[in-house]
Amino acid sequence: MSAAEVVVHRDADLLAAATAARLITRIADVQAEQGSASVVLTGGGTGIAILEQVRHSPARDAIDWAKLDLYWGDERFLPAADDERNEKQAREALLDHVPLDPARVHPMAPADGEFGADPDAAADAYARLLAGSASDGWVPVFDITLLGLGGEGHTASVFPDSPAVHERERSVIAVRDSPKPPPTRVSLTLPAIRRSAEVWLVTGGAAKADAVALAVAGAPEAQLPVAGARGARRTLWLLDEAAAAALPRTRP
Ligand SMILES: O=C1O[C@H](COP(=O)(O)O)[C@@H](O)[C@H](O)[C@H]1O
Repeated sequence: MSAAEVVVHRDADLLAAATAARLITRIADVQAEQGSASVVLTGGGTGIAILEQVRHSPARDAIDWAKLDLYWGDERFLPAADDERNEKQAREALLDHVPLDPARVHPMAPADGEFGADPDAAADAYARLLAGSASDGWVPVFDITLLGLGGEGHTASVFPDSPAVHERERSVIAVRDSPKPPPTRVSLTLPAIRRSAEVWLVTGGAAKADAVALAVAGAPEAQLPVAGARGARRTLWLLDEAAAAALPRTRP
């Protein structure tokens, strides 16, 4: 697994704009190298702000949108039309505004979808979908996985000291009793996240500072799940100054 790299931007707006620029460039590079690219999207304030910045970027069509596979790291298990759905927010921020191939956009099922109100069935279906595009029959090697985090150390919907953080076999799990609303969610597991070539952990704000510093220092993932989110080739922390405030200073 890769060692953590940290890049700090002045504030939340610059963090979102710079990450959008980085994302466009990396996707274009991967497409030039291998024809297509895969990205795992995150919800949350920073994750959606990045997508809005991509939408407004004059460089956005450096991406070949028809050759991009999109997945989600987690989803709030709510009806499809609920404004809190990560998928709905991502579509409004970017996905509805670019010429994606709909067959390559892979949302997690909503609570009023084909699996009804059964999050385990939705999680199992997503695991099957991932397995179907994986060279190892389990999880694809995602080119870039975007993740946010909570101040208590959750990432995707893997919360501290929850059953999800101890999952080693399944790639996707249902989460009940999430401490952050809504209580029912579907999430990639940490071993599935670690199939990614690159994991980008993107967050801003002072409320995240302690979790960031502990994770970068290598805290145990059972207590701080975000510490277990690492890419096989690269683990990149993209922060604003407030979120980086508790990191040890290495520069004058
Ligand atoms: O609920 C969620 O929250 C986290 C972090 O969100 P933020 O607004 O504090 O940045 C996000 O990573 C996750 O995808 C989402 O479901």
